[in-house]
Amino acid sequence: MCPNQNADSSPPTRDQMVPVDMNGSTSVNSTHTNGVNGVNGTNGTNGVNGVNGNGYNPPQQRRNPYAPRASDFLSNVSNFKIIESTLREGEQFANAFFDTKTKIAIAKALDAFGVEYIELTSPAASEQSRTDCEAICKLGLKAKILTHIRCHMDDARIAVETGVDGVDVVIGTSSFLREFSHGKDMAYITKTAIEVITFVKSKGIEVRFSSEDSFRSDLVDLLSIYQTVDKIGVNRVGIADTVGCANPRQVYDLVRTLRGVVGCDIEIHLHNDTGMAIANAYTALEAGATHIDTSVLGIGERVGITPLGGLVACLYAANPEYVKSKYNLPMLREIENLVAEAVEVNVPFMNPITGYCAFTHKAGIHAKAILNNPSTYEILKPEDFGLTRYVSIGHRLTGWNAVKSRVEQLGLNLNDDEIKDATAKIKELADVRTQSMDDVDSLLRVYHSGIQSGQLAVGQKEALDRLLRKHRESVSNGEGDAVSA
Ligand SMILES: CC(=O)SCCNC(=O)CCNC(=O)[C@H](O)C(C)(C)COP(=O)(O)OP(=O)(O)OC[C@H]1O[C@@H](n2cnc3c(N)ncnc32)[C@H](O)[C@@H]1OP(=O)(O)O
Ligand SMILES: O=C(O)CCC(=O)C(=O)O
Ligand SMILES: [Zn+2]
Repeated sequence: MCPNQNADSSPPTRDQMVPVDMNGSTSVNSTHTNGVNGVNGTNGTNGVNGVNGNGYNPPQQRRNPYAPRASDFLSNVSNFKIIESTLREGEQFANAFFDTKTKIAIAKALDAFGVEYIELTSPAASEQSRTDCEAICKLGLKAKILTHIRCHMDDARIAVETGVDGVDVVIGTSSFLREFSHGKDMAYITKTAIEVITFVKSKGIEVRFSSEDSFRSDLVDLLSIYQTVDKIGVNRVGIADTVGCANPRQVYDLVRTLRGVVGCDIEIHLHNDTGMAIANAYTALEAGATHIDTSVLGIGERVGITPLGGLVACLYAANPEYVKSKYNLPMLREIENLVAEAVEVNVPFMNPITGYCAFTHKAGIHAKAILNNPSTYEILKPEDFGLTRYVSIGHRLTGWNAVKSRVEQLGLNLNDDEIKDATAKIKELADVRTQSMDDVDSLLRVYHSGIQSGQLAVGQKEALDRLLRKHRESVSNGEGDAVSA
């Protein structure tokens, strides 16, 4: 079983994995013993690729080639703020019902994680929404508290009385929404936006103006309203891919164009209908956006928005030190479990960082390299997220290097030829069914005792089968595991 899994949400698995510690050494039963392949994952001096000197830059010391470059003068990939909207957009997820206690627990967890802003549902939505908003404002969190309202004075008047640090104002600007949602033209939208922004500003709190469905709105309409609100001192303008239709190129173009038109901050809100939300968020930062909307596990309307964990993974890959300095990364798993439980879903198996076996390596080629230097097949370091890496051994894709590391953990004395011979047997058995860690360990011990007692030599397949059969019989007769000591 892979202990990085959420015990509540993980599918059942067979125990076939070995944890590997930060230094690349494998360990037995969570007790980190020394693996002979234990290679420092950062300086790589002992790694198989660890060639130093003569101008040769060892691979493990190379920077991520996609990390921001000095030439990306607009890029905010290493200078951004997160507007965490689990308690607003996330409440729009079909399964979400957050009672006051749950909202407070989520707000506190997000604050402890270190998000800069927490966005709450409009206090105009219901009486409970209003009182919950007030309660969260009174918690005294480090994160700034925002609430999200329609571009309407009625909503604005209620919002500014709740004690929030800022108000996020939104109104649809696409022809779809102008015709079928609120029915207002751009002149009316602009006039109301000015009125609402001026009012919120007069209360001395932050105000953001956002155009809903920005990517299906007319560019001239968009730029002209953003320019107008920028001139009257809005703190941020927001772009929203409300239907998740945008691709990274379109995001880059719109954000970069807007960056040339307004002086205020730029927020972006990205739906994930076509799976682009994380890539689009990253691209928005490259183009000069300053604030990114997220929700835990990406929950929101339909398939939701940019997930907090996925965004953090992506930005950590670009600049680990910056992301580590801003956020309490080991808390991510706890927050995801908290929200997953609250909305009665599982953490997805392919979730970045916290997904089932996100740090488990299986194929023999991968296992060998990982044991030498984890950076060979990992762009994220599990230890930075309070998690552990594993090497899975008991399957047909295994290799002798992975088996050797297990032999050493078990303290068995086998040479390379013997380990290769034992590996061939593991593969043969795993062709029939996956072998648990216990299965692998028993086989290795039987093999070892056969060699020690002289009953077995390399290549004696029948002798090995006989010893294994004898071992299985003694275990099933209740005589205990003769070779386990
Ligand atoms: C893309 C997004 O996710 S935007 C955020 C969505 N968030 C929410 O909807 C918050 C939860 N919503 C609610 O509780 C309710 O919809 C309320 C309280 C906001 C409004 O409820 P109701 O008055 O019953 O109106 P209803 O929900 O049926 O329709 C929305 C109304 O807002 C108007 N409207 C829609 N968007 C906007 C906007 N951005 N700015 C101003 N008015 C708007 C619509 O024209 C409609 O007005 P109408 O009453 O004259 O027909
Ligand atoms: O306020 C915003 O910027 C976004 C509103 C929203 O949820 C959306 O457009 O999908
Ligand atoms: Zn949204």
